[in-house]
Amino acid sequence: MIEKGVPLIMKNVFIVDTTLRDGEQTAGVVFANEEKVQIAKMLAELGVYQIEAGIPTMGGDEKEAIKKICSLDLGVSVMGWNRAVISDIDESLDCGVDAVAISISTSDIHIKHKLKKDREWVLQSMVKATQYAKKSKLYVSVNAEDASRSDMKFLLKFAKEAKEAGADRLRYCDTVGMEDPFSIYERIKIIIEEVGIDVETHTHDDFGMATANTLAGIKAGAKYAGVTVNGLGERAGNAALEEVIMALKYIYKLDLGIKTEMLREICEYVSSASGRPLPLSKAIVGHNVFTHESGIHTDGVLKDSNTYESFSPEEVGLQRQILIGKHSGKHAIIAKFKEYGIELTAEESEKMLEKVRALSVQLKRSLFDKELMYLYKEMKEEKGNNAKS
Ligand SMILES: CC(=O)SCCNC(=O)CCNC(=O)[C@H](O)C(C)(C)COP(=O)(O)OP(=O)(O)OC[C@H]1O[C@@H](n2cnc3c(N)ncnc32)[C@H](O)[C@@H]1OP(=O)(O)O
Ligand SMILES: O=C(O)CCC(=O)C(=O)O
Repeated sequence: MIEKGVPLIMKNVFIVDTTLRDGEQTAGVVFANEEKVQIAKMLAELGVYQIEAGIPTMGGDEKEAIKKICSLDLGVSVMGWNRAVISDIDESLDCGVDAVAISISTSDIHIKHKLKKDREWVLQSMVKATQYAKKSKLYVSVNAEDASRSDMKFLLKFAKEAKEAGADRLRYCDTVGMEDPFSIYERIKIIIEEVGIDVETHTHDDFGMATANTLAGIKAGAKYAGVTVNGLGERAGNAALEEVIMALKYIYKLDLGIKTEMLREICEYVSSASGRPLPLSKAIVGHNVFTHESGIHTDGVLKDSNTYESFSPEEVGLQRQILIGKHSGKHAIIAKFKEYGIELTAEESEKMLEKVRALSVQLKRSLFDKELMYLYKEMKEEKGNNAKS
């Protein structure tokens, strides 16, 4: 049997949250400055290691919000995002950040068709910007944009030169979400083994694998996980903060000491600030994630919640709910009526189940408390009438 658990290599993982940068890059999403500040406060309280607060070179409100976040001294590292351009870094310095992301594309697709430059120019721009930022005593993440579609030999050269220029880590960007867990594991492993630089995963969800790819990158030795609240971000979004934190805790047995009981609250706040509703079945924080209706599941959960839950709802700020509907069984019905102070006999629970099923099918949904009580009264009346006749 394959043992699950934390490999030695994964002793420490740091959460880098980029809700305020990549999250806000979701087409159509804008946070008000006060919302940016509030999200930063919540992330700091939650216990992330670093907040990528935005893009200082945009100036205006963006810069004001970043400055404000830095001035609050939230006890968390605050990073500004930059192109490999000296004037961008000056804007970051002006905000008072302690860390910068210096981003430049490493794939030939981007170098040729977007930047319209060559590989040599990419290396020189990255080295120049990194050395400049290091002279100002900033923590530097060198970001290889489109790393996943980059020629591996060039990516290794890029990572080596970044390290020599003083970079503290390399952000491995799966910019258009083209990795799978096996490929990202291999590539990050090679970078760490051959260059010996700390790596951050930054994955996109274009094929629905952002969280899985983040976990695979971490398993390969990446120390930093780039995430966003609710998986907000460009196109299909990024790896979701809440998913990565809870998967690390329960699948890899790696507890980062995060205040997970805040997760639902922060996810709700970001959902409302971004105007992107939280799906009912959103992994970890969706309203329905701890809601059970099926008879066998509900019976199991009532006996021991571990049977059908990976962790307790309170741990992420949710509550368990038992719905009564078409798929319910007798145990759930008996338990539900106990909540109303009514003890059903075995025969009554059988009768109620029939009625519940019929009404659920008619209404095409589960039933409200009031409807259950109505059915109960109806059953009692029928029983009384039968006794009389
Ligand atoms: C994959 C990502 O998420 S990267 C982050 C993307 N985020 C954003 O773009 C949001 C914020 N962006 C902005 O406010 C603006 O795009 C700015 C301020 C960064 C730049 O604005 P503008 O000067 O108007 O340029 P514009 O956005 O139209 O074009 C980008 C320019 O930057 C260049 N560029 C793009 N990436 C990089 C990079 N990493 N390093 C250096 N130059 C870059 C492009 O080649 C282009 O240069 P050109 O003018 O010589 O053709
Ligand atoms: O983080 C970076 O620098 C690159 C931008 C990005 O979000 C990405 O490549 O996916």
